[in-house]
Amino acid sequence: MSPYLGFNHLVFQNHHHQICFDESNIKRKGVEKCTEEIDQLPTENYLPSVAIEEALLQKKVSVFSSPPASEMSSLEEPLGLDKLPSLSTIDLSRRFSSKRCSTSVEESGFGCCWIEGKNWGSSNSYKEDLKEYRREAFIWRHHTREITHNDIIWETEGRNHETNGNRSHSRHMSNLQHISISNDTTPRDMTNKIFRGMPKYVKIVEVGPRDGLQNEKNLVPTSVKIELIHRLLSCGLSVVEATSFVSPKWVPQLADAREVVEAVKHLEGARLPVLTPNLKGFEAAIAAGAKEIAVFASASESFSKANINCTIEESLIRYRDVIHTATKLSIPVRGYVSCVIGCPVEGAVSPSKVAYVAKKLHDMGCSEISLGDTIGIGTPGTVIPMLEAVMEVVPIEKLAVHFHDTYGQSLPNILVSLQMGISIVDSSVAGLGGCPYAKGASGNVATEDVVYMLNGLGIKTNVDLTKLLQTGEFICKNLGRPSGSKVAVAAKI
Ligand SMILES: CC(C)(COP(=O)([O-])OP(=O)([O-])OC[C@H]1O[C@@H](n2cnc3c(N)ncnc32)[C@H](O)[C@@H]1OP(=O)([O-])[O-])[C@@H](O)C(=O)NCCC(=O)NCCSC(=O)C[C@@](C)(O)CC(=O)[O-]
Repeated sequence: MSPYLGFNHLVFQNHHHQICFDESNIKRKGVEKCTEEIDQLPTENYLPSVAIEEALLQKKVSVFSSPPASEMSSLEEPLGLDKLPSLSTIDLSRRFSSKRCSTSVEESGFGCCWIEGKNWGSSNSYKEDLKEYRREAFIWRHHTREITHNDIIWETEGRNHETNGNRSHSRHMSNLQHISISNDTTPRDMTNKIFRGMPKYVKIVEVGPRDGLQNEKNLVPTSVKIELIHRLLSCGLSVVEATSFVSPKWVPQLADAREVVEAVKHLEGARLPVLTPNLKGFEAAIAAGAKEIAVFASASESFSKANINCTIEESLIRYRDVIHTATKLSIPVRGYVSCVIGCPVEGAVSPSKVAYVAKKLHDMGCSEISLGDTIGIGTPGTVIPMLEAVMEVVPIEKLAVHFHDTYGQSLPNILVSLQMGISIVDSSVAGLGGCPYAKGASGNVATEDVVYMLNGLGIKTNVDLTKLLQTGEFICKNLGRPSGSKVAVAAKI
């Protein structure tokens, strides 16, 4: 039996609670010694909220074991294109679900690797595991909070109940609350903890006219695109991504980029960036009157080839030229990294690859880096380590998150991003969107839903939700389909 790793913690569990050792604690005690001691303990005893040392001394905890190869974390397996299209495929949803971690100790002896498919105990020694973990893991305490060795994770009492004599499946990481065992356990303290680090203002980057419309089956009239941009700006959105100067053979839906930019370039106070995949696109954008651009690289080699017909390194060379030219003209450049959680071809993408591309774009001079979960498979469990990795190399205030809502995880993903200190969120009115070169990708998170959540959290956006809902209605009417925004649907009822 061996413990499993979650965050920068090692988790132990009995029927009632899970407790968690932080790295320094494990190092001090030695994992083998902990495991040995814990292995001999009775598992049925009630474990009160005590310090880890006390728990060990009281001998009231048991240990999760490692999963067999057949039960490896989703993140260790490639996804494969063939498995993506059907979003109802249960197998696929399980692959990206933390339920994989839920099997009880007695039933199967399974445990799980929660982050990056890391599996403590699977390699030859603890030291090796720790070394490997340190290499891959990025600890967010540098940025947002201090995790002391008094911090533990445990499950809320009563949640982990027994049903008909069977252990409930609720004792996996998603049911855990991260609570300090110090004095701050009152509701108010917990509330403060949840809100700590959240921004007071979030800049929404509306990507509907570009990301939203690039994947439409039918060509949207240029006049509708222009009207959409006008309406979005009148809602109070400060940044509206207008279009892309890409090859019309690749994305025919945006072949009218020049006309769109020429029609909106004089709008007061508006920031209207456009996508440019190369110098040719950049020059066309500037000639049309664009004042801001975005370049888009990928953290996945296969997606890079599918989307822009070159390797990651080739794209970075191209972008270096584009960014260099833009900087000379004082044109701000936003950098996208796509497939930050997974790729439609390669499956899971490691946070270190995302961090690598994000850093390159930042070092080249991008003023903002948007991290795109292009196919929308992320959950907070995968988004957090990805953000940790990127935050190690790019200042947090320059990071934006860009979620597609394929599995309905965008809002929780945005919430954890805010908790980690991100204050720029991309979204698309009415949840329009999807990438033509990412099979299975659905629309972006709806701007209406993001604004609604942020309003509820008391975070300012300067966006008028009523006008936004009307704008969503306008575009949906023109596209002849219902809104992808839950708020828009609810507001109509
Ligand atoms: C990058 C290329 C152009 C390479 O495409 P290529 O075929 O390798 O390019 P090429 O240099 O061999 O040129 C082929 C033809 O395209 C023309 N061309 C070349 N460049 C341009 C240009 N800028 N504008 C207009 N035309 C262009 C060029 O002139 C030539 O025309 P031809 O001689 O055959 O008539 C192509 O692959 C392309 O346009 N790809 C864009 C695909 C795209 O827009 N995908 C969606 C972006 S969404 C995304 O990436 C994700 C994101 C950002 O939303 C974040 C997320 O959701 O995660």
